[in-house]
Amino acid sequence: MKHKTKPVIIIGSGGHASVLLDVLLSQGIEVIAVSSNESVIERRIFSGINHLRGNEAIYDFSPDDVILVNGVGSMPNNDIRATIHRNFIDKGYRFLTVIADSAIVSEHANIEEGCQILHKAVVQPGTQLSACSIVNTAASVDHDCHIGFNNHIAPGATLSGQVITGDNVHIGTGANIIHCINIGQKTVIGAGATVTKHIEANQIVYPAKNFIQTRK
Ligand SMILES: CC(=O)SCCNC(=O)CCNC(=O)[C@H](O)C(C)(C)COP(=O)(O)OP(=O)(O)OC[C@H]1O[C@@H](n2cnc3c(N)ncnc32)[C@H](O)[C@@H]1OP(=O)(O)O
Repeated sequence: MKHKTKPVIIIGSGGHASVLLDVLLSQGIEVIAVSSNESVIERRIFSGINHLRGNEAIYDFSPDDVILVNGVGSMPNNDIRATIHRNFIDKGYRFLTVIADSAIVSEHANIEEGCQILHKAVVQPGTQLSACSIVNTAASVDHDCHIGFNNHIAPGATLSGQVITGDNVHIGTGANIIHCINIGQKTVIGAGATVTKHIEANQIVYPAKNFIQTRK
């Protein structure tokens, strides 16, 4: 499907940026530059795209003429992605919300600026996804969830209905959260963990070891 938007500058040249670029190119969106302190030649997908060496160079473009995509991935204990979002919003720039064509996003979900919903992800009705959050490949966020600012729902994670998360929460790859659970800000749910109780802020939840009982 073709999408219409201002020309894009993508910030970052790592794996997450490459996935976003792939989505943008498949949607016929014009990407005029990638901004990165690193060399971009390691990833073939960036070849032919103008390389800005660092985010200062973005200021040469007026916020009226371009829209940004935050290609910096989000991992526990790393707030670079959130800082980039806030800095550029403060300077009048806007972030594109990126939704892969294969994602299923309810018209009755509220998706804030700069969210990224990648291939095969699902966002159900009544859900609020706050700015700068990622619903990564094949993750699902069910009905009536409220997801805070700069959350990362990693690949294959499942949030059942009415889950509420604070800001800067990371739900690890393949984790499962049952319905009506609250998760405090900056908490990390480890890959593969199953969460059945509310979790306070600033916690790390590790997956449980197998609970084994002899059959009667
Ligand atoms: C497209 C993308 O790639 S997006 C990226 C998605 N990635 C994620 O979601 C990663 C989420 N992070 C995790 O799950 C992490 O392992 C955390 C945050 C739970 C724990 O990290 P740390 O505290 O640094 O734990 P650390 O790596 O030191 O591991 C300690 C031990 O626990 C084990 N362990 C840690 N996390 C897990 C896990 N999720 N499942 C099973 N075992 C685990 C480690 O193997 C290690 O075991 P060992 O002592 O026998 O070697």
